[in-house]
Amino acid sequence: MSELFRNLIGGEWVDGEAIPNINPSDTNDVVGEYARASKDDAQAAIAAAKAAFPAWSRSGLLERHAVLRKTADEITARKEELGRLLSREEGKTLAEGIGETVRAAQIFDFFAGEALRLAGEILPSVRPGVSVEVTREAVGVVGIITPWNFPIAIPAWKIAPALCYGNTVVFKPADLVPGCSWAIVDILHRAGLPKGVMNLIMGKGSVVGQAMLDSPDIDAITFTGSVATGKRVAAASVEHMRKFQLEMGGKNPLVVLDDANLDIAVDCAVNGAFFSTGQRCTASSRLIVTEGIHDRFVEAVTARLKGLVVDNALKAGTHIGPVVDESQFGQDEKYIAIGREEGAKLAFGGERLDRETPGFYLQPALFTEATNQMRISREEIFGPVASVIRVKDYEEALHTANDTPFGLSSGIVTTSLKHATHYKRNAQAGMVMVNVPTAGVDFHVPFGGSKGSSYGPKEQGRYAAEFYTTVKTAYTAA
Ligand SMILES: NC(=O)C1=CN([C@@H]2O[C@H](COP(=O)(O)OP(=O)(O)OC[C@H]3O[C@@H](n4cnc5c(N)ncnc54)[C@H](OP(=O)(O)O)[C@@H]3O)[C@@H](O)[C@H]2O)C=CC1
Ligand SMILES: O=C(O)CCC(=O)C(=O)O
Repeated sequence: MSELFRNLIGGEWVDGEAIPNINPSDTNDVVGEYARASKDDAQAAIAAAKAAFPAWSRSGLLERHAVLRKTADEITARKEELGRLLSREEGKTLAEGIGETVRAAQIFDFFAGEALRLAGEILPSVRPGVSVEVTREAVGVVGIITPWNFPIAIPAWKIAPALCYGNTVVFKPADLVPGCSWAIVDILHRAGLPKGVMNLIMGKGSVVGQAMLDSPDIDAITFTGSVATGKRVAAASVEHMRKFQLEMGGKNPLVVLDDANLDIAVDCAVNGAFFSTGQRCTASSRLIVTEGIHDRFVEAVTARLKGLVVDNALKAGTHIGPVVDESQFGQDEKYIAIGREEGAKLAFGGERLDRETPGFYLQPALFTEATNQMRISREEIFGPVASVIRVKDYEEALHTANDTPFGLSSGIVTTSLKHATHYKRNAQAGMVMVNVPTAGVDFHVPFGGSKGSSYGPKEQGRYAAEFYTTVKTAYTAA
């Protein structure tokens, strides 16, 4: 019998119903059997995290630093193996899997450093003889709920700051991709975290995720995933008067102006829209192109797409791996059909592909003649599907880019300093990209959106402290 990867509750590995983790590049390949946690397990994990909080929140900074540092070092040392596991369970290419693993290590490394840089402020009071101290304290038990599309980086950028600032954690990864989450929790556990500080409950959102939302003992929840689930997290958090942070969808525009360098425009569009199989909340799903470059741009993007290899994520030479599962594949196909019905022209792709191994292979789909009012331009598809929207000039491009309920990432390709500067100031998004793809962000600076994409403080970098700590102001009369 194969090894069962178990849940970690109060420092003990706990059994559960064995669920196979299936490789989307080869559905005959079982990555491993993972124990599915129950509602009772979720409650036990929350209780363990609550019991561990007083000691961990007062733990020495060197202890926190050492655990985060060791975790970064082990992830780095095992980057090929973990990157392979990531690609095998999620379907992004091996290069992308290893790249994401390195990013996870960099995040742990960054927060290992932050643990030694915790600081407060001492200010004079307006009252003579009184001084004021402003300090940050851990929030308490942090619930972490993650999606399937970044199986190691998103858990890393939530777990590392949570532990760094002295919180204890109950972590529920997406049911589809438990492998990398199990691996990093195992590393953290062996790195010396006290019992109950880090708890892993793999399982269904509707069971263990819901148990987390319903618990009065979780003090803060950080969530990345769909808008629908994000709204549930928000409603439940308001009910319990707890802190929450949401990272949800995007319908990210990439504007291409007449004066753009065509090669850069094509690189940004193809990378941003189709790499990682388009399964990124930062993906450029709307390519907004001015008239003078439109036809050359469409021709060049189509030519580039023809040369891309869609195949098994682990195979050398693959540019685009499979869609994550049958259900997501169905969603992509549904939107391709909707785009055609709405009158957009499918200029390339959109076909299911057969490969040597049975998997969910989709030829990247490029629509042209799309309008910004079509459903394919307004709703998140979350697959390798992008639409080209033709516009007259920069002003119409900016207006179209901002005409969306979302506001995560917004890009422009231009050689005009005037337009680049104007766009940075006027794009309604949390992240603006000039001559770089809308997707693929640094690990040490704030990440997050505006409008319907995000709620609460930004993630990553030093700004993460806003969510994972609470500020205390103390007055002392001498
Ligand atoms: N912004 C982003 O990065 C992402 C956006 N999406 C969007 O969402 C769509 C659907 O993907 P999906 O994975 O189903 O997204 P979900 O929002 O359902 O999943 C995200 C996380 O929330 C959990 N969850 C689900 N229901 C609940 C609940 N009632 N209470 C607490 N947690 C819950 C999931 O658990 P589990 O999966 O284990 O059931 C998963 O861990 C995609 O097609 C895409 O459009 C998806 C992933 C990432
Ligand atoms: O583009 C990136 O690097 C991050 C994207 C992301 O976090 C997401 O898709 O959920």
